[in-house]
Amino acid sequence: MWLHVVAHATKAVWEACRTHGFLGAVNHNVLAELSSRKPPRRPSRLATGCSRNTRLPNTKSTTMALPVVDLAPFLAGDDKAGAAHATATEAMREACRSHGFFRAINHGAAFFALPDEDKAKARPADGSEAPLPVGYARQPTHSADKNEYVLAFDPKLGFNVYPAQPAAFRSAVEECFVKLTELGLLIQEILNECMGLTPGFLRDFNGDRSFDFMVALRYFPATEEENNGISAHEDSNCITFVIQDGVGGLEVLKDGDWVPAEPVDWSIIVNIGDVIQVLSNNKLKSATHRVVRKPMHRHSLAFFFNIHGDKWIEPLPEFTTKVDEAPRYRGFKYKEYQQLRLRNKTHPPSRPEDVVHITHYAI
Ligand SMILES: O=C(O)CCC(=O)C(=O)O
Ligand SMILES: [Fe+2]
Repeated sequence: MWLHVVAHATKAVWEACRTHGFLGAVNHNVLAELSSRKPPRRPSRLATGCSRNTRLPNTKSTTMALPVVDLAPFLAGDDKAGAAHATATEAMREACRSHGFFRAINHGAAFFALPDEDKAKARPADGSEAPLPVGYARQPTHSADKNEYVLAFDPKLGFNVYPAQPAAFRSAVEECFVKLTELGLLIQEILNECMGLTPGFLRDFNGDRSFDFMVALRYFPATEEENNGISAHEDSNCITFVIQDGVGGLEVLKDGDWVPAEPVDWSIIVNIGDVIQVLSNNKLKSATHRVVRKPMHRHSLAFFFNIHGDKWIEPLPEFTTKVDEAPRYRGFKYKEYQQLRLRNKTHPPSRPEDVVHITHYAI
């Protein structure tokens, strides 16, 4: 299964980001290259799917047709001015989201099945200078979010702490990181075009990859009382990729409805984060999404194509002075925002209005 991003890519990306903040990418090559090149079988659809989700309100029970973007023209090295690129870019403007499934996730599953004391060994030594805590963690008990995860930065930076088991965990992370970084650079190029920016602008503006990180997640089974996996949020970074197993539970808020991003083999969900929303002065949308837990464990892998913490983020002139529009955000240093967002997780405020979102910088 390939993203239909390329031929319709630029326009599709633009529309998808503008209207949904989510898009699905096909033809990205990444999953085929990462796995042993055979798609795993998708678990059969669970009878307890959306209809069971009564504890969190408003899940739309039908699947919404979402824009799909085929990246093939961008990967094939076709003529950049060609029709295929234009169509793909168009598709990406339209695009929304899709879902992924891949074998490397199974390494994560094997890790999470270990006893807690073994998982706890995958923790960094004190004094790590990583922008966020690496290694294994579980959401604090007072958090509404119910999951555990392993967080990793670019392996080349030397911050990561890998579990001893399963043995292939480290190589899976290393391989994923390289491939998903390449995909991030590609999507960023298309976004650059979608946004009508000078060619290569985003590549130069966001040329340091040391804040990108990846999180392998396991969500605990829902209970009779509650089923929140990750509360509704927007991602703070630039572009996020999610690869999920067949359990489902990721949902996107669209026009007031929670739309399930149902698992589709061999696809990756792409969503736009707050940095792009700010740079575009709200022309592109950072999608609100959440994870609703199902009766069984769910595994996913999220890759956050980010921006360096020292970068100053504010609406670009192309979306303000040059078009005579007032900026909707005041500028901020990215790492200040990332720290505030981290605090939301480590010290979850009891009042929802105290949770920091990008609106913190809204004018
Ligand atoms: O697990 C998922 O499907 C999404 C995770 C997510 O939204 C996040 O980590 O920000
Ligand atoms: Fe997210």
